[in-house]
Amino acid sequence: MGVPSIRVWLLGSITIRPEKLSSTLYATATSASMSTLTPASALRQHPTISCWMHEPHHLWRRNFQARRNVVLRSCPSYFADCNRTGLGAKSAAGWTVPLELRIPARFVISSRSHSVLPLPVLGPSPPLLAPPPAARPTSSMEAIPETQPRSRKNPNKRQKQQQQPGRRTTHAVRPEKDAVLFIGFHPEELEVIQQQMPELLTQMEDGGSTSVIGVTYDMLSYTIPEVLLRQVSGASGADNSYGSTDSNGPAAVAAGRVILLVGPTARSLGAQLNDLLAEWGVVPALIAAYQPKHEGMSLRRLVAFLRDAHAAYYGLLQPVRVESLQQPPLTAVARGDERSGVFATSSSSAISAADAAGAEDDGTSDHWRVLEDVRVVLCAAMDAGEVASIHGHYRRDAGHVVVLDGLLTAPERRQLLDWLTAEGHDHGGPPPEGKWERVCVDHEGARPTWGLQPHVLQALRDHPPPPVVALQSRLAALYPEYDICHMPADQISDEYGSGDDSGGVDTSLSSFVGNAVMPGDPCAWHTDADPTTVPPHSPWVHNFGYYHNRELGRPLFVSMLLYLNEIWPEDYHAETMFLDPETQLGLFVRPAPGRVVLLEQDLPHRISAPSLEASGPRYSLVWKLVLVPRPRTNAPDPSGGGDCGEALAEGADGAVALEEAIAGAQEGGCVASGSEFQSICRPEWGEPVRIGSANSRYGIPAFQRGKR
Ligand SMILES: O=C(O)CCC(=O)C(=O)O
Ligand SMILES: [Fe+2]
Repeated sequence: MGVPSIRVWLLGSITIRPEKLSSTLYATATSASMSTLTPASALRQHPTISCWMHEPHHLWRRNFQARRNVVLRSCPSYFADCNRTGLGAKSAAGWTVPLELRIPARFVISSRSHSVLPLPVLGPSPPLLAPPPAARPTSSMEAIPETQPRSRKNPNKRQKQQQQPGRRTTHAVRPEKDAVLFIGFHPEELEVIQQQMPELLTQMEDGGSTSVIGVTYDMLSYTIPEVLLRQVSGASGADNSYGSTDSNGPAAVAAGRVILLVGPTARSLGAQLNDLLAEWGVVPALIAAYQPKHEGMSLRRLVAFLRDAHAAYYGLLQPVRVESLQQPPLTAVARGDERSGVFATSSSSAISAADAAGAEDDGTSDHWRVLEDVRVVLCAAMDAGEVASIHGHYRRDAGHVVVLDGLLTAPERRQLLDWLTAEGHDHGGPPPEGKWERVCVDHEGARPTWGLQPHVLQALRDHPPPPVVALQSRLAALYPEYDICHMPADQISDEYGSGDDSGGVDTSLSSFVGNAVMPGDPCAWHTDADPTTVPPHSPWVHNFGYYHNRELGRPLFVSMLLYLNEIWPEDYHAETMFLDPETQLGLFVRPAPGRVVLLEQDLPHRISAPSLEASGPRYSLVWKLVLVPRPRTNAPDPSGGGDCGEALAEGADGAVALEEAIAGAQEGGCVASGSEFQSICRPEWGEPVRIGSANSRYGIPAFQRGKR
């Protein structure tokens, strides 16, 4: 296939920010082996390999077909993109390419496993092919396990929804010949596919009679038989023809990108199709085989249904554990009123209502009372620019930081610090070695700092202690228009599908990170994660595609940072710093006991090491989250909190249309009206403080003649 067989890969991504001085275009290496190479040495070793770059609409596709070698200059250190992990030396280096080159930095793409929709999750019919090896799905259509979706709270609901008949067509026909339907692809992508597919098909037995159909936006209300009928009746031409791309607006792209294989010849393509797409410069997508039971579904519904089944199977949306908050009668909210019945618990490890009644004594407290005392102490926008939107235009963009005081009570913070260390642990010394190890790095080769061990990280997610559930519940109440999910670290790690999983709890990324930074520890600028740099073979990319963080209707990558120390005097330093790369200035947040910082994960930030005055480490716990916009129909009463898992299951009936999610966000008030993007800054908190490039008047001439 012309794809280098070496196992490293480099994902390029293009960011065009005309308003920025530097970050106009950058490529990020996320492979461990690749990141040990400097750009120059990488090119020396692989001089003929060009880089695959993507951006949501492939506006630069023509560029990267040019296959020229690239001159890369070192990236400013804040683009040394690395996930500060709890587990070892996973890191990445990033390099910028000057805008004027507009070069298709085509590096290395290894043939990695691509995810294929596990068909049996779609219904009770027998699997088409054999179940996969136990470990990880592979790219092959053989990888079709007979399992039900995992990580769902209410599997029964899903089954019920699967049995819904869906829309019936009056002229339903069983497809009689093979077809490959590309649904939700951009016209430019379809153009590439149109060039490449016929050649591929002619090499296959019966391939010549396989239709290749680009499904346009206006066809989303059709069923598959209807689409095929149009083909047969010549409505849109002969075999290997496409629907008109004129009407294939960005909305079709936004609905989700799915490749549907109809018939055995088409299905036999499934194993290689995503690798081929990557080679052609088209972002891989979710691949599924057509089954008779899909016959009556509109394509819009089918796409949503398949995406949901795929997300469920790969555990892409893992809801954080929350307690459901029931709005108390107003009188009960008032300070001093009776507190019983204020919230109900939904998990065994959650704080019980009875506990809440004696909140101050036992380290727990009732959520409503706590929420009413939460204060927004900062809501800031920075790192602004213009980015390509999946909706077909360039949009304004900025990264955000929010600081909240009071989201966790002092007893809860204490309880959590004890849980993460040990009761009675001497915080003047290093963290206890039974739970912590020196593993955290901000960039390849850095001296590791203290991080939590894998079993503790796993326990935080799977068996969270009460303060963690409490904090998650209150966060969910603050953002009711979103389902708060753990970042699916396994699926977006560049280890995904590599087959070198060492088993057990070991993952290269994790959904939590614990930090215990000591005086003198190295701390570097980094970003936590970015939806534009997820590996192309990841099921996440197949389902959600590439998009810039904050894209309306797409999951928002957010980190939640909690400071844990009991006391942290001013001269201990160790502030968290946030950078506006364009203006080279920023802001810092001082650690304060129980303070919570929310940040959008693509915003450059770093810890600063504690001063020599600090006797022990500065403890912080970081949640890596994705905030998934709820479709309008699922948005709960904002005052009532919500049950995340329930809402996700609701979405399984295919109603998860992008438009619904956007409408839900706008109706629920989490996106300011007229805003081109979503963010962690809630409109009711007022205008964010604008730092650096986010300030529309930054850089104005200081001397303005005649204005005195
Ligand atoms: O503890 C802090 O100040 C920030 C930690 C951080 O950036 C991380 O763990 O990714
Ligand atoms: Fe970070």
